[in-house]
Amino acid sequence: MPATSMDELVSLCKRRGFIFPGSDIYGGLQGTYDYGPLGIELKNNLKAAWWRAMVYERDDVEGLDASILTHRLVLRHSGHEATFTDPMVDCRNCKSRWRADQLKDNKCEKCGSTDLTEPRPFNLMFKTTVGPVAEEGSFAYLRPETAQGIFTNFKNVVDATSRRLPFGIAQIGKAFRNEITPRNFIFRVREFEQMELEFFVQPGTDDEWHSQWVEARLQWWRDQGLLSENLQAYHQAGDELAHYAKATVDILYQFPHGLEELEGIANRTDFDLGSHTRGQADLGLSAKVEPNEDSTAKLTIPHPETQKPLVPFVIEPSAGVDRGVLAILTEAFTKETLENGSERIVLKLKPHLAPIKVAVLPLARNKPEIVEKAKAIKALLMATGIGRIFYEDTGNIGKGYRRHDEVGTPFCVTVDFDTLGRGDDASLLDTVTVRDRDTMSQARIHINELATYIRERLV
Ligand SMILES: Nc1ncnc2c1ncn2[C@@H]1O[C@H](COP(=O)(O)OP(=O)(O)OP(=O)(O)O)[C@@H](O)[C@H]1O
Repeated sequence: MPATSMDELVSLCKRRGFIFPGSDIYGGLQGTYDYGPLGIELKNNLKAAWWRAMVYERDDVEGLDASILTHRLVLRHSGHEATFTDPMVDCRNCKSRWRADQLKDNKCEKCGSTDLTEPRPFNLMFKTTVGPVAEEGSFAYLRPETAQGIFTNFKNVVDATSRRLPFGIAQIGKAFRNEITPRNFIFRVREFEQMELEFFVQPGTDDEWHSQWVEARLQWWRDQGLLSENLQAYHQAGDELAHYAKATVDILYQFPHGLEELEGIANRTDFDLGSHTRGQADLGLSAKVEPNEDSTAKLTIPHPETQKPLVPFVIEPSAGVDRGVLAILTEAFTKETLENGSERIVLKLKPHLAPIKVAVLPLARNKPEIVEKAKAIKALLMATGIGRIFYEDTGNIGKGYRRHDEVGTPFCVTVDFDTLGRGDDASLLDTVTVRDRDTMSQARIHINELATYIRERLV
């Protein structure tokens, strides 16, 4: 059974070094979290799986890494300056501030008062000063989403790669939003990462591509270990849609705090490229866009049939890395009662996501031959390139197993006297014990077969 309480996850994450509160030793900075030694591995593995599925396994997607600091005009013409807001209310009683659409029963969550101000729009973008002189006009925004960097590089990528429709540009990176009320651990934070794809298509084929991407993204999340019964595709109703979207499907996940958005997949028509292009009037745009006298680039591509310049439609699957990490931890967290009545906590992560792939444990840390052999086995497994191999020489095998269960290490390899040919059974020379995280079963494997044995089971 997955985790049902956020507290259990928060506690495991801190105890074992996955995730810590940001600026912790100075009292914390609300809405920020730091990824620790194991959290960074899990997060990197999740991002690598996304990149593999989006870029390497396809022939129609290119990658990009645009800058976080963004020119004001980009976010003016994207519409963010005017409309990237949440409705904010103040509690007149205790002076706290809330996001109006998240308040249950229109009551202050802190003091219970219903004496609240009228909601007013609060822009979520962070500004920062660029250069040595702080004056009006010398500021830039920290991007609130990675997508705009893709749109502003559309012409660069097309010119550099000669891509034709349909094709996509993928990007993983940080985004910043000054959320009014960050909450629920890493679910809603002020600094987070997104994995976004902008997939450009010929108008008329957009509905079909939209459905295909919804299916592909749901399947990808299942491939990361999320169960179908905890995932839901929610089709936004007409009055919920953003003004630029023709259709949006949210992938919801059953987080410990409720069924909430993990990823959004929107059909954004030609709104984005249409907003950023020069020469809007001649391009037959279907979206209603604000005039743009600032852009220097014509963001078109030849129509696949007529070859006339066309502003393509875009389908955008946009996923949160941090929400992905939280969903995966929720799903993997398992509490088991063993036959002897003791409790075992095990993170049943898919092996490709596990922060540590194999732990190598010498039975005794004060026996040089065993230590040497264990280190050689670590080196042998490292050479296969399967990821992080952890040399664990605390000397207590039982405790080592428990620790690795809790952090999701799929295999523990124990090196003992039998490995050296010094046990009762001489035929065990050069064999090790491989313990499986989920079944706790143990197999005796020859060192020559170890890398293959583990690699076959790490998929
Ligand atoms: N404050 C945040 N903290 C963590 N992840 C976020 C945050 N805001 C957005 N994301 C992630 O980025 C993805 C795409 O962003 P999008 O703008 O569609 O979110 P959103 O619809 O504004 O989210 P919400 O309605 O929950 O505020 C979301 O599905 C989510 O996974």
